[in-house]
Amino acid sequence: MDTKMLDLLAQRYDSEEKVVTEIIKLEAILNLPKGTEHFVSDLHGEYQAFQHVLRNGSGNVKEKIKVLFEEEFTEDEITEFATLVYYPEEKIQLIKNSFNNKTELNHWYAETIERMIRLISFASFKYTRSKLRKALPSQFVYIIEELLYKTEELTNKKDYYSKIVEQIITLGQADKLITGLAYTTQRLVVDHLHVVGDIYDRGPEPDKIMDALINYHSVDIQWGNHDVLWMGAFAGSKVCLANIIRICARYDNLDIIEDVYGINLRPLLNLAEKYYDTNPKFMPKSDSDEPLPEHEKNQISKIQQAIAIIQFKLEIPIIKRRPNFNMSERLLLEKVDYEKKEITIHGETYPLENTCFATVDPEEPDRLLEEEQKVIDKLLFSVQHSEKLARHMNFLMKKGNLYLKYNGNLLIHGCIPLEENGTMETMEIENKTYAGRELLDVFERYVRKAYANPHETDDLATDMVWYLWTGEYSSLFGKREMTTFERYFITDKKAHEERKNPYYYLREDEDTCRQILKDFDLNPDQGHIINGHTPIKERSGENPVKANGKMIVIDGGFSKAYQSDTGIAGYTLLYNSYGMQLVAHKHFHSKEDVLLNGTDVLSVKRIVDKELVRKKVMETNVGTELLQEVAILNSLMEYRYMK
Ligand SMILES: O=P(O)(O)OC[C@H]1O[C@](O)(COP(=O)(O)O)[C@@H](O)[C@@H]1O
Ligand SMILES: [Mn+2]
Repeated sequence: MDTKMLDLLAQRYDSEEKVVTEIIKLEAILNLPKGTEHFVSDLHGEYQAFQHVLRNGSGNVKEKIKVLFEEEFTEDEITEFATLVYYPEEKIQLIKNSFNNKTELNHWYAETIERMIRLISFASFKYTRSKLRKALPSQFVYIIEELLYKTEELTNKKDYYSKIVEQIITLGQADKLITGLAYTTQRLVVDHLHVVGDIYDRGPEPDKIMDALINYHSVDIQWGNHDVLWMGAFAGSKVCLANIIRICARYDNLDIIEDVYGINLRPLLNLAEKYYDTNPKFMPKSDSDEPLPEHEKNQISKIQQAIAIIQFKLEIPIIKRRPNFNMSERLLLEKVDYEKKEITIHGETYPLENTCFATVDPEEPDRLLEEEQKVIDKLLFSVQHSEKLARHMNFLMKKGNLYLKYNGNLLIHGCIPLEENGTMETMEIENKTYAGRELLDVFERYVRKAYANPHETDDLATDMVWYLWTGEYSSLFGKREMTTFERYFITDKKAHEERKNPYYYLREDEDTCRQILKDFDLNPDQGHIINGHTPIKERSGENPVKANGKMIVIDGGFSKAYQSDTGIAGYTLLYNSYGMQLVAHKHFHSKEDVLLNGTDVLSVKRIVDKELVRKKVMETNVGTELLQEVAILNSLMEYRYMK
């Protein structure tokens, strides 16, 4: 290291003791067991279900309670205490209402505080004191530390302890303290969260998920195809924008656009009312208990038609200006025979039903009416000026990537496009050919470029974001074509099929997975590929662990729309110092159900991998960084203080 840098560093570590202390601190951390990583994916706007998984740490909270209180608690008491940790505010209220007098309540407070302190002490076992301190509720740090580090044996200490607790109760602080301790526990059981894509679409509250992630202590995101669709819209892609609005209309989620992100839908509604009738194929899907009033359904169906047609029109010029996308088969509005009301796709002719082509000129099917043009331009303007959306999209850019290498594993939402024979599929972009990791790196560069230039709406970078949503070599889509048009207008199910990339059967094969890990410079003996994107059909016996354990698919199936296919509410993954565990979650009904009935049915655990020796921080990504810091500090020590 050059001496200038060391001189600079010496300003921060201006005494021998400071350097020594830091080295010792880092060495100690390196030798601690690795923190727990938590993997979730395909959240699809299901904020409540996601919150539950976050709060229970995929079963980790209950696991800790079980181990610690095994001898003292019954099953019911374990559940009761776990619920208190998950939803402290609500649970405290319920418990308080169940007591007849203050003495009983105070007794409960004292007992609960003592148990919570024990739990925190247990859950923070593998952390340094300073890390634990950061996780404590700030207003109670001093008090909690006193309680944590008391020595039980000394009788006078015991009195001291009881006195503190008594004071907390008398001063009316018990609720707040217990609540704070519960949140600390949640935070301690998971050190780092990975979201393997698809936060947006289908479910009602993606914005709340984004806010929760922004406030989370440590997180990274691997973009999903639905996330890049939103990023694309914000980055200036009108066709991505048409898609997100169409999907929101389809799932009866237009309030996300209007109320949450403040985008005015009035112009679109006017257009929809003028040109469209109700149409059974465009009725919103809704899973809410209250059925939508008829007139509202009709209105949404018109909006969905209006924006779908804008989408199909906007696709045409992109496909034409990007021959490398190889999508000419998707020039659908040009292929329609408007007189006969039929279409020929891949050599097969189908009749068209439920059509809504009032604004389509058969001579120039890609031409937007002036009104349509105005609508989409206005929408783009308000999308790009939504402060809240900007905050959420910036976070996706800051914490997100197309893929991530982390502690030896490869995290990716969709796939690595493969040929039938297992070699990587190539794509030509600007006269160069890319495959595998290089292709993904190029894709990501374009996403970042598009995002950096939101006023460019038709350049290659912006078109490429849409390609990631729907193109055959997209690592996020992983299918040959997206049959949205066919599903609206053709009855024959054969036309709806979306053929998957060979990756999706080749990933069952260990050698293929090893090859991919190698392509990403990862050790195939130790690494795993972690995927989201395709719901695992547990019901039909599909195994989420594939390729002799090299491949783990954790599509949570949080999305209610898919739970009848999967049979469960999905998987999450935990990776602690002892190895990896896959957790299967049952359907999540509601927070109220958990609170009142203790329904917290998750966790059929399958051990994916078991470390023979407990893994230490030293062997992790963070460890590598710390080791570099230690090396630098050692150089400083020699240069400055050991002459
Ligand atoms: O179920 P919907 O809303 O019709 O959406 C279906 C579309 O969603 C996709 O499955 C992509 O979404 P996923 O990433 O959740 O799979 C497309 O392949 C398909 O065309
Ligand atoms: Mn997906």
